[in-house]
Amino acid sequence: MIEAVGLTKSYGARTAVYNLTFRVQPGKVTGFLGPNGAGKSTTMRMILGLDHPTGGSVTIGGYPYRQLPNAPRQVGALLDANAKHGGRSARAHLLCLAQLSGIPARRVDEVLGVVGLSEVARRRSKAFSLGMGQRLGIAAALLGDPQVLLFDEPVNGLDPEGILWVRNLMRRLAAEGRTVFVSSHLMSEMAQTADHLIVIGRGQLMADLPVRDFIAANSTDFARVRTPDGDEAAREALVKALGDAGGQVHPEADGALKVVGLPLPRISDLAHEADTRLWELSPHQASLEEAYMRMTQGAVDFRSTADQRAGLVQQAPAPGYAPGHTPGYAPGYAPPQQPYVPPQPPVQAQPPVQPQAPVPAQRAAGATMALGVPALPPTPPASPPPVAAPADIPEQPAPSRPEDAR
Ligand SMILES: Nc1ncnc2c1ncn2[C@@H]1O[C@H](COP(=O)(O)OP(=O)(O)OP(=O)(O)O)[C@@H](O)[C@H]1O
Repeated sequence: MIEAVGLTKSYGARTAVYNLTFRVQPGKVTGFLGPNGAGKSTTMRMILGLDHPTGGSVTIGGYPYRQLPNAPRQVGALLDANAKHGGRSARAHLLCLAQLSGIPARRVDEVLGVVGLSEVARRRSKAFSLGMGQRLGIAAALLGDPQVLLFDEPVNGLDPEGILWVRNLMRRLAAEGRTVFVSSHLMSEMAQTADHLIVIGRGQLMADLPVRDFIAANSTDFARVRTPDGDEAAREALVKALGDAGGQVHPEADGALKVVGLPLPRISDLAHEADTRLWELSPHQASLEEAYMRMTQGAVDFRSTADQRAGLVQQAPAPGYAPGHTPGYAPGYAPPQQPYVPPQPPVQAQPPVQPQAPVPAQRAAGATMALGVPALPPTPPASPPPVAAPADIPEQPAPSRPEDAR
């Protein structure tokens, strides 16, 4: 088990991780999510003893990494797949690591087989593709047959077959009772791989709960309704009936309607009363991606200015800050109360069917900045401020690559 208590890391005036407390349990795949620059890699480096916490502590099986007896056999990690000597063959690279850790050479051939690199084992790794490099990094993590595994973006650069392989590998490792902690930006992948999620934003814990609970708490089920194509009168009659009954109706790009707030049988009855035929009436649950976007949209540091022009920036939700403590959430946070409506595609975006409440100018202006997540202060405060003012967020240049930000 990995256990962090009050984990904090500052680089000069910049606080990268603040007061993180969580446990990563064995027998599960735990996804580690957060927008770019949220502090995931910093946290993983502290777990592995590569960075010293400014405050708090993190242990593996009760020990700080550097005090773990025979650490390479207990903990395996993929942090940066490029961290290898490109002039060495894959086999030589792994042999070198094995010798440093007292791992027998036959294990090298085993893990090369596990990651599917046996055929190219004698090729220099600098000639490897991105995906092959990832596989080599995963092989290095598996070398000591460890009980605890950390993977930072393991599916980076992998093709669909490779992604499926990583998913199955993670699940298998967890089924064997190991602790598997994996960061990723691929939500669809996380939804299929992880059992549990730890979500951070601007270095602070936002959620720590099972995937299904996370989706349920941060999204709203909705119905898709479709009237016969070209029958505008029927569509309008239905929109009116649904709106009068308290439903929130939003047009979909393909002409269907998304209805929030009304159960399917009620929608069916209302259509019947409005004398409107339906071509579609289907239930939908928001995806992990939608739930994640909803939760973290206030904690995103880097956004393209083109997103704003194209209308891709979502309106900020009701602030996520709430006094008290909601189970599964960091103290001071709560799942959003407003129903989630995913953003419309930018090109085919249509005006809402129902008149929407106007967005206050002040709020609209700050919509790309944190409303739900306190901005990290240069020095940790006694407690997080309830709502971050955009001006509070320390300025930093948008990096072209994540590494540039480190
Ligand atoms: N060595 C360092 N010196 C100064 N600042 C750093 C250093 N390492 C990280 N940071 C800062 O800490 C913050 C968190 O960075 P980190 O790389 O941990 O985020 P991340 O969640 O892993 O991001 P990404 O998803 O883009 O990889 C960033 O603002 C980054 O600029």
